[in-house]
Amino acid sequence: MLMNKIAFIGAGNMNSAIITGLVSNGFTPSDVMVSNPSPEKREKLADNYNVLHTASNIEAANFADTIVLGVKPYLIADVLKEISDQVDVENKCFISVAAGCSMATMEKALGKTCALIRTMPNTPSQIGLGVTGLYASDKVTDEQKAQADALMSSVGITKWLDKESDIDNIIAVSGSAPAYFFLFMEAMEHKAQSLGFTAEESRKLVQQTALGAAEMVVKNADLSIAQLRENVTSKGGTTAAALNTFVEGGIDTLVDNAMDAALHRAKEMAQSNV
Ligand SMILES: NC(=O)C1=CN([C@@H]2O[C@H](COP(=O)(O)OP(=O)(O)OC[C@H]3O[C@@H](n4cnc5c(N)ncnc54)[C@H](O)[C@@H]3O)[C@@H](O)[C@H]2O)C=CC1
Ligand SMILES: O=C(O)[C@@H]1CCC=N1
Repeated sequence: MLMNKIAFIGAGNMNSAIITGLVSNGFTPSDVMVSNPSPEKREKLADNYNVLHTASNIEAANFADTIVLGVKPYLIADVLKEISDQVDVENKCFISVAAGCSMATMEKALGKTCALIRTMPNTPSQIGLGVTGLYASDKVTDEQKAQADALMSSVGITKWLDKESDIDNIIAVSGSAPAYFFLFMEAMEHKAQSLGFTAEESRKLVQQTALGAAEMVVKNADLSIAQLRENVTSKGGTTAAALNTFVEGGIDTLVDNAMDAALHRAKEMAQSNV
């Protein structure tokens, strides 16, 4: 891999998912430092993956060439101000994973023109099946772009975006989307239990069905998803009865509205994080 040293600011869900994927994929753990104010989560990462850890964002930022910002969006500006005061930020590349915190807000907080990349990963990065959208500022060099791509490619697939606003679109399409599937699977799990399956059986039946369906989409690239659906659906049969219920319940509109809500919320957050 092209990268030298990487700092992860914040040891929460998203950064932990990326660290897990990165180290599992062979990246040298002693080249990774994670900072978090409270010790529990960073100690767990250190115990599990042998990465370095610290309570100090400054120590982590000074350690690395690439700094991944994985704190809540409203904290990004504070963290950047803190780092900017004590670190040679013009020689670093910052990669934010935050939803709803614009490049302009980050630049203002740094007070200098720095190499900034906004990304939108998702939690399946933890098992190497992530999707990450990336958008780079003008200051980012081709080498830094290649490094960011190598980082996020080590945990899944990447998609470079031409416009910053596409980051909001990709939040709706993939960043938030694992939760849409989890919600659907939860509803199925509950129903399976009400039909008499144990909790364990229900989970197993639902997870294997979801896995099988996703794998069929992946393995049948020549077939549309609609075709795969039709292949399950015998005319007048059980699947048709179930699907009609979804259609009558307005599933298309519901999904459309849900994804618009994610998009709208990302824009709203960006306004409040100015
Ligand atoms: N969870 C997800 O599926 C995704 C999250 N994101 C983005 O990732 C970012 C983090 O989200 P999560 O990991 O879900 O949140 P989280 O709450 O799990 O993690 C945030 C971590 O930052 C730490 N922290 C708080 N203040 C800090 C400071 N001043 N310096 C260093 N660390 C500090 C917290 O202790 C916590 O461990 C957010 O900006 C979110 O928009 C992006 C894509 C997907
Ligand atoms: O819910 C959120 O705001 C973050 C961004 C995408 C997934 N989780």
